[in-house]
Amino acid sequence: MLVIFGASGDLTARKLVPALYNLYKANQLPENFVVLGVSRSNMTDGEFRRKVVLESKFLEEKKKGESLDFINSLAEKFFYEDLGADYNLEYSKLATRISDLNNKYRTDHNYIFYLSTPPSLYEVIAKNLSDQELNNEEKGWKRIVVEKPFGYSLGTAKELNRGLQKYFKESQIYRIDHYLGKETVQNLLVTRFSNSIFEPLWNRNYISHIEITNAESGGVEKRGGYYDTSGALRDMFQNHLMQIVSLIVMEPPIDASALEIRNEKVKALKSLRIMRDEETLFKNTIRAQYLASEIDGETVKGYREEEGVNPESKTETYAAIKFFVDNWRWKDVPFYVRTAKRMPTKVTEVVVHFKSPHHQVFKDSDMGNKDNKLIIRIQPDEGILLKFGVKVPGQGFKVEQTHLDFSYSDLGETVVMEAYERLLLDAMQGDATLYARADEVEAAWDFVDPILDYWENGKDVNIYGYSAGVWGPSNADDLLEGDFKWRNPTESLVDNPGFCVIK
Ligand SMILES: NC(=O)C1=CN([C@@H]2O[C@H](COP(=O)(O)OP(=O)(O)OC[C@H]3O[C@@H](n4cnc5c(N)ncnc54)[C@H](OP(=O)(O)O)[C@@H]3O)[C@@H](O)[C@H]2O)C=CC1
Ligand SMILES: O=C1O[C@H](COP(=O)(O)O)[C@@H](O)[C@H](O)[C@H]1O
Repeated sequence: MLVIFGASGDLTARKLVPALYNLYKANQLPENFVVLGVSRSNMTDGEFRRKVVLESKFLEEKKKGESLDFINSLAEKFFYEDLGADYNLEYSKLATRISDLNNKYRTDHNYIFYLSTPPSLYEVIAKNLSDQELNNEEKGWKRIVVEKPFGYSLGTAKELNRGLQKYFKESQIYRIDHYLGKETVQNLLVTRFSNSIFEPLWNRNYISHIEITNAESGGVEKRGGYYDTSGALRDMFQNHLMQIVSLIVMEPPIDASALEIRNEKVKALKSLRIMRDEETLFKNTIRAQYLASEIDGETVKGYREEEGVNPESKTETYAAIKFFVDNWRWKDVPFYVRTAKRMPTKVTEVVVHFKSPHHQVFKDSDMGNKDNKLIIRIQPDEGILLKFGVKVPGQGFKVEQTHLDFSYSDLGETVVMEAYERLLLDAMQGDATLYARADEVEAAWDFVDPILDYWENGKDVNIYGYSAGVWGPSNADDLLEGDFKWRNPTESLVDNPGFCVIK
């Protein structure tokens, strides 16, 4: 049984129920599977079914061409219970409802509690479940899934971990990071550790630097209130991008078990060089905010004009960080990671830049910025591309770049699961490999916390402006070493006018 707390909310409607719909359609849900939605709103089972399944605008497209019997058969698996005003009451009523559904649908006392509420409620809910012995695994397994943000800082993340661990064992806690559910993120592991051609080169001897770009063309949409208390570093970098970094940095695990993979990821995160003094933080971090702009003839609001955002906000919608990894493999290799909203396009990619050959044989050939690159496209156009030099036909030895590539679209009919489908299925099967462990989350916060502290409390820390629709402030180039430039995954829609400091 899947018990969703916060079942009247946006995430349930937009992500969880569509994922369950797809799993049901693909016959991946157990016969006895049921969902119990829980929140403060007063609703009957029928009203809940109508809201999240039958009349859901998020399922509209998927349901096209589907028989009504099929849709009803899914809706009948959904039930609802309200929990009173502050999620702190009526848990005995909830326990009785869970027990009744368990008896009726023979769910073997196997329960997932999915917390899709504000994080301030996580510990309260865990405690109440424990008071009702709903964490007890004597009969059936009990798992608790928690959504991001996992903490607001290192201190609050630790508090949250300790709070949950008072009532559930670590092995019962599943911290979701939807980037880990993405096929292409998992493929980072497979590309590295199932090929003998990449891993021998995956180190400081052959790699000059690593570049990661996570760009969104959208702004903060309707989440201005939340985003203004968060910013790009907390919203994307601390979790999703640190997960990607850990998969690039980690050593080969002994096997593909949750234990071994997560052990290596923690080690990787712990080896990131933490930046503590203001001079280092000044040189290696850039934050910025999007400004009003015109894109394709349409006026786009600046961040400070967005609903729910403080008109004097200093929250960053762009973050670029340069850092190093202090271990044998990565010594002196710079990592450049940027994430932002209101970029020219939506794209997430990792670029592994290889060093130039140490002796240039073809001296007359202008190799310029043509060193070997491995580009791992996480989204969209998911795939991998390897750039290398070939001889231009004709006299002499002129070298040009060409590439070998793989695109997931080449797989034709093969269905690539959405992140939430994969993660829900893994939680049901008790596989925590793609969920973040407590020490992983804390190690990521260890690295991010001093940057946030510097941005929020440092002396005279600038926040730059960039026009919505460009690749961020031009002074993000100041982070870069040598003649390297940020890779431009597409052409800009508008010219970047440079940057300005926002007061
Ligand atoms: N939406 C998204 O795209 C994403 C969301 N998340 C995370 O998922 C969780 C849920 O997000 P989302 O669905 O967007 O949130 P919503 O604000 O839409 O609501 C979540 C639920 O929590 C309940 N709720 C809201 N405020 C309170 C409160 N003060 N006290 C008690 N209950 C409350 C609401 O129920 P009711 O009012 O009926 O009681 C609602 O069912 C959050 O932790 C969020 O950070 C993570 C990634 C993406
Ligand atoms: O967690 C979040 O992720 C989305 C981006 O997710 P993607 O799968 O579309 O890349 C981001 O828009 C949101 O601000 C953040 O909270």
